[in-house]
Amino acid sequence: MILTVDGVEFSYNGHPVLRGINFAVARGEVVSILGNNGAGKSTLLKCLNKILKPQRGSVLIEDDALYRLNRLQIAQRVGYVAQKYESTRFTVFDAVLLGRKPHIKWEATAKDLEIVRRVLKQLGLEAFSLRYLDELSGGELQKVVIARALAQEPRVLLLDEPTSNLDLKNQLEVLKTVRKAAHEQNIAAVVVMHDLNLALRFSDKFLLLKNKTTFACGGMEIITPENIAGVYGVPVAVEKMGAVPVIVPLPV
Ligand SMILES: Nc1ncnc2c1ncn2[C@@H]1O[C@H](COP(=O)(O)OP(=O)(O)OP(=O)(O)O)[C@@H](O)[C@H]1O
Repeated sequence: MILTVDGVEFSYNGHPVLRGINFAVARGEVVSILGNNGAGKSTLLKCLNKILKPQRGSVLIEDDALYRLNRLQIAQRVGYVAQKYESTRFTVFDAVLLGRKPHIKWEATAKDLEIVRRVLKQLGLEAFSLRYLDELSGGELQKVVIARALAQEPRVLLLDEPTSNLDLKNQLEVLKTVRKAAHEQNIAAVVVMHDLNLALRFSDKFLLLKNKTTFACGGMEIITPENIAGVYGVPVAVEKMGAVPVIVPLPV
């Protein structure tokens, strides 16, 4: 396992948000964290990056306790894309190159520049290389922050709603790129998602959060109408479109 979460509990100023969270992610796996607004998904992601420190429980990254690692050690292993981000007066190329910073000793090498070019190409951002971030659309900017995290070549990639600003084509392309990176580079991707059908299409495993704790965790077998209705409070059918499972809310 590349990421092991054991008994994590987190409270904001004494108000519990997460209780007894356990799950593990293997190399090459994409795991979606699903649950209602306010279920604690973003809080959990921040606990996996030491932005927040749980009051109880442990998080192991490749057998090392996350909370004993320093910022640089974490940045060398964990890439994180927050739900909200700001645009700055950087060019797209420089912003993505920043992702290499944890690996750069003195100055960027030919390998660093090559990685940046590759990631820009993967995400269809080559034409924007020299544009400033504050001149991009919301979706273009979202792709740049994801590109920066991919350029970081982390062993664990944490993405908080990575497709929230993207059109359909870009949603599919970004998630395809994330899944490809996970499978080919053997890294773990943990992705907070609201779109259940995108999650179904691109994830190997699912963590369903409800009432501050794990409602269910596992592969496609846990995506049942009962579990989805249990988490979201909406009756659904789970159908198949060819090989792709889809969740359809039922009329109420
Ligand atoms: N900095 C904070 N201080 C206090 N409470 C917070 C803070 N951040 C989040 N919360 C609360 O913690 C709970 C979980 O929030 P979190 O953002 O983790 O949920 P989420 O599942 O990611 O929600 P969404 O799907 O709406 O983004 C919510 O009740 C929220 O109001």
